[in-house]
Amino acid sequence: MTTSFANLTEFRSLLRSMPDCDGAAMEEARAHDGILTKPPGALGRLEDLAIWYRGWRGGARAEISAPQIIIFAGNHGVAARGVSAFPAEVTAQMVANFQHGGAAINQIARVNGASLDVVPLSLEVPTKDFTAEPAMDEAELVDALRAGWEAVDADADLLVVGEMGIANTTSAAALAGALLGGGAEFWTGRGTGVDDAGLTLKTEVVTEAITLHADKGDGLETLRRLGGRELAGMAGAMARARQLRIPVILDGFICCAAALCLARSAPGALDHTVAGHLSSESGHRRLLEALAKEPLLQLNLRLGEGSGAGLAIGILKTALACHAGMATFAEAGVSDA
Ligand SMILES: O=C(O)c1ccc[n+]([C@@H]2O[C@H](COP(=O)([O-])O)[C@@H](O)[C@H]2O)c1
Ligand SMILES: Cc1cc2nc[nH]c2cc1C
Repeated sequence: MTTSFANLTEFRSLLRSMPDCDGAAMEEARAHDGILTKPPGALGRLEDLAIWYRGWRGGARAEISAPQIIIFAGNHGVAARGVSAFPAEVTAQMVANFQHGGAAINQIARVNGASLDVVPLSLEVPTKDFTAEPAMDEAELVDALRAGWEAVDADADLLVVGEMGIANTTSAAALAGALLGGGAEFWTGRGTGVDDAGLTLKTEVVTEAITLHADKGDGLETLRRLGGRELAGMAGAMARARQLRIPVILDGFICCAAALCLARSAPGALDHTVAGHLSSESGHRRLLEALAKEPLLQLNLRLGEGSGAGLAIGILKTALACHAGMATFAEAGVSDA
């Protein structure tokens, strides 16, 4: 199996040759679900999740025992336009906090039995301000995609990708606007909590970015122009997970914008992913609709760092535990319908 790529052409061709889920394994899982001690369908989406997961991991009835969370961090030139409620140095400060165990995601990872890797991406070199020029050159994009690709643990059986990057909701809004249309107002939200004047300024910045970079290429070219290193890292990790047949839980608005770039470069590229939650960032609902993903949780989170997806690990673990561990009607001596 190809384990990496040297340039964007090679990455694009890897995206086009990804494995699909195993239809026979899904059918076997569906049949097993049908004889478990519950009325048919009574476990709702847990049943669909277990069947979908088995389609990616194969036919055995193993549980989820090795979930991995990876947080990618990047800095954005557009932060200098004053689009965030927080200063850019918070990105590196929060990376240190993740490394010392002090962030929300450290607790979410621990409670849900997940490993946590933190991948800071050239924090001392912010991407270019994309209202003036493309955020990254091709080499920078490929380096960040590759960092994501290489961060995935081949032994993981579930992956959460999260991010940290002051100003990255501006990047995500610009990506969504450039790839999906609808205008800056449709996609721009308050991020870390800008006030009304901040929201007006941020919307203007997103308009400038969309005007300069929309309709200039596919999802990956748009990622190069309007993304950031942490978004590219997430995209690279999602692609590697697909190659390894590791199911992925998507996080909030920024994670889904990175996912959108992959989907726009390779149809079906998100088939191995499920939406962990609906963020309270205003554009996230629309972005999930565009991706045709139904979120598992809605807890009014707007934190990022993989938090909503990390919480959803518990739902997937439970779905697989029920699928693997429940008795059948015959085993339990329960009369079926
Ligand atoms: O995941 C989300 O939906 C989400 C929504 C709002 C903010 N964030 C986090 O806040 C940061 C970006 O917010 P901002 O205002 O600096 O663009 C970044 O570190 C994200 O992880 C994340
Ligand atoms: C403190 C803080 C923590 C975060 N975690 C993810 N994004 C963040 C943004 C801020 C500002």
